[in-house]
Amino acid sequence: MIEKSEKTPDQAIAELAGRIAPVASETISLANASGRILSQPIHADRDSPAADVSAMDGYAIRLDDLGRDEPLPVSGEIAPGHPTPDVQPGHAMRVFTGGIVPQDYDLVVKREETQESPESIRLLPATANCRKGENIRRQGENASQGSAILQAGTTLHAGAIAATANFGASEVHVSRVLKITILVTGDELHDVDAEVQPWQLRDSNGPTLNALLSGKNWLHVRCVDRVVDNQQGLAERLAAAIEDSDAVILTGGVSMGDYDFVPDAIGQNDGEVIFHRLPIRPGKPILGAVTAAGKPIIGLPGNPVSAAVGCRRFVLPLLSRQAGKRDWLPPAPRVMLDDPGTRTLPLHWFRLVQIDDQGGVSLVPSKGSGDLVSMAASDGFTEQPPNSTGPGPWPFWRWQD
Ligand SMILES: Nc1nc2c(c(=O)[nH]1)N[C@H]1C(S)=C(S)[C@@H](COP(=O)(O)OP(=O)(O)OC[C@H]3O[C@@H](n4cnc5c(N)ncnc54)[C@H](O)[C@@H]3O)O[C@H]1N2
Ligand code: MOO
Repeated sequence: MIEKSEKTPDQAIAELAGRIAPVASETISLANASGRILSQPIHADRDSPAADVSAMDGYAIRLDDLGRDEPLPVSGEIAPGHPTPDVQPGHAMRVFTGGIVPQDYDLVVKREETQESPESIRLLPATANCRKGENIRRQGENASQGSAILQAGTTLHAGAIAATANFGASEVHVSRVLKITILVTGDELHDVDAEVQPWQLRDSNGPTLNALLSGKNWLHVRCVDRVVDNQQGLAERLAAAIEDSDAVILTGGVSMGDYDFVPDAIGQNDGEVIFHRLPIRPGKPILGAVTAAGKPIIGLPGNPVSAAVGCRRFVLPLLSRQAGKRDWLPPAPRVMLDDPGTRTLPLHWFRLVQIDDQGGVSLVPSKGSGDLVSMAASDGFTEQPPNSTGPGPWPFWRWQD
């Protein structure tokens, strides 16, 4: 009998992560780069802003003209997208948000704090507290030319895309999209639309894992296949999956039963087992392996809650790491449980919880790792270390961010 490893979840993840080969990179258009992971940093090609610019629609003036009662003549305007006209001493200049403020001016007053005439303005009392530099965004205050804006490993979210576009990177170097195969094993499994007998089951793990891995542009689930409990058939299907994918995720067949063929199928494919059985509940029989080429193969237990927890807690960070993400295992936010009870376990304990609209976190009553009805009512799970009690704070893993 194989003894369970005493590795913590993080130790098991780190050990397997250290054996995984990151995918290669490719160059793509920024227009197609949303959600992809940078493999090279982005640098500022010029200062941001590129010049002193106005933060408001208004008038550029000199400090000496503040507090002046008589009208201030306006010599011209700085229209967006046009170079600045010549500056005239003793005059204000109309300026629009984002327009360049020439060096001769000290500040910008908002137009609603002036009384405007076609050729001149009067400063209203609201401008009395204005200071030098008021409403001017200084050249380079966001970043100076040549500085690093985004590090390799950053996911190109909307904010990162904004900076990348601003600094002229119309093409970006990103990690190639990870190709994943999901294999669900078990003779009992049938399609979701099947008429099932009491000894049969509709496959829910395939759709669950597919959902947990969906919405990520750096990852593509190329197929979710069912495989029957047959040693040779499973080994062959796994060989093909390893061949045409970067990672293979299996569910079921990883425990002690006579029909649990996953460990042997991984062995037949020269997979090296890094961990098998961890001191966790649910999901204890989880198996993490790696091929000689550095592709992960993760065998998740078949019970629906075990498969989902294992995917969220183990598979997602490992795939993030393989895809080149910098923060591939960010610490989970911590939450306090409303009513934790007094029970303890000598295991790392993942407990289904729901969050109410006040932010309160409560345990979802559950019959165990087969109870997918309780999982349906949960927002994620907390994680508490062996023999711990109390409300926390415990790390909280939300099903989907
Ligand atoms: N003698 C022992 N028996 C078991 C142990 C043990 O330590 N000693 N561990 C138990 C634990 S804990 C778990 S978890 C399960 C995991 O076993 P397997 O990974 O081998 O999973 P299966 O036996 O194939 O399936 C378990 C359960 O889940 C249902 N299942 C499987 N696949 C799906 C799917 N795609 N969709 C929905 N439901 C699925 C399956 O029908 C079973 O009911 O082992 C315990 N046994
Ligand atoms: O560890 Mo199993 O996942 O409890 O049923």
